[in-house]
Amino acid sequence: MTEKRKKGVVIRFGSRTMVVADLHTKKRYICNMPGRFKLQGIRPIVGDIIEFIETTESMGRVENILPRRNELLRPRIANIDQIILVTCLKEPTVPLYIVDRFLVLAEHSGLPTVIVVNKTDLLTSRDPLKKFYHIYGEYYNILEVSAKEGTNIDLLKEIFKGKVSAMAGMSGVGKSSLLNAINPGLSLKTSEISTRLDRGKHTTTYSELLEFDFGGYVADTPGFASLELPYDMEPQELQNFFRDISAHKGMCAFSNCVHVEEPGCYIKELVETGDIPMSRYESYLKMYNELSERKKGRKGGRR
Ligand SMILES: Nc1nc2c(ncn2[C@@H]2O[C@H](COP(=O)(O)OP(=O)(O)OP(=O)(O)O)[C@@H](O)[C@H]2O)c(=O)[nH]1
Ligand SMILES: [Zn+2]
Repeated sequence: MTEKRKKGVVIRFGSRTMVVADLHTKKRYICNMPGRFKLQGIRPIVGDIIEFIETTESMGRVENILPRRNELLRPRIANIDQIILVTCLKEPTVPLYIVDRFLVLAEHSGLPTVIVVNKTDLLTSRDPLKKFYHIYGEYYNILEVSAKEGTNIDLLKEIFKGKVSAMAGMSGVGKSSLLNAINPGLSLKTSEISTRLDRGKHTTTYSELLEFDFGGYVADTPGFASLELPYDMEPQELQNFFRDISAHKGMCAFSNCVHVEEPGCYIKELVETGDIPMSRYESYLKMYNELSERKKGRKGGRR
């Protein structure tokens, strides 16, 4: 027997099979999973790295699922390298509160995040961009682009290259337009595979990884679509997901300060001096209150 194990990444699921791309050759295989995995409750997800054995020219059998480095929920994807948060300062003017909420979720996922400001062609002056850099530039990498005019699309390509990314951002900010600008025809290629795999059966709701011609993958569905704060997030830990607040950990008079109404709060001082932007602090308070209310509601419910 010359069966040799190959390593691949799970690209998408069919009704009973999955499409796996060989890590080295990028060749695609339709893989089956032995029943014993199901019996053990082992279920691979998109992004999983698996070991498989080639059974025919285009088919394979899953032998092993490697441990996940991380796992993103909604959409459920394993082994993501980075989050690309797309936003706009015009058409739509994405509220800063929404940007902050996406950032909290990105921080909670523990993944590196790049902020991409799209539709810069619509701006008549640099003022809104300057304001944006002032708020986020110290703690995040920001790339200003225009899918329409092709501005900095080469730089965006470099960011995606060779990595597994999830895009996030409000509807209409141009996520699909940007993907098509860096890799024309990206979405077309996938529908081809979908029809071949599903053969008219019920379409799955799993997301899928799209492969760039220049190397790398991106999830086809936006991350954090519901914008819901994680179920297990406690009000007092929210500050850990604001880089500009957690950077000053331990500076308040009380070590357990949540920066709301405690005396000797260093964070509130920084807000007053403008070192922490007011919009960021307001977002923090709003989410803090939401988490507190949620907690109260849960306690009440248990009585
Ligand atoms: N002026 C301008 N318009 C753009 C740009 N990028 C995208 N658009 C337009 O913005 C609209 C929304 O773009 P999409 O790419 O569909 O946005 P999306 O983020 O994928 O939206 P959802 O699929 O709803 O999440 C479309 O009409 C695009 O033509 C840009 O750089 N400049
Ligand atoms: Zn404080």
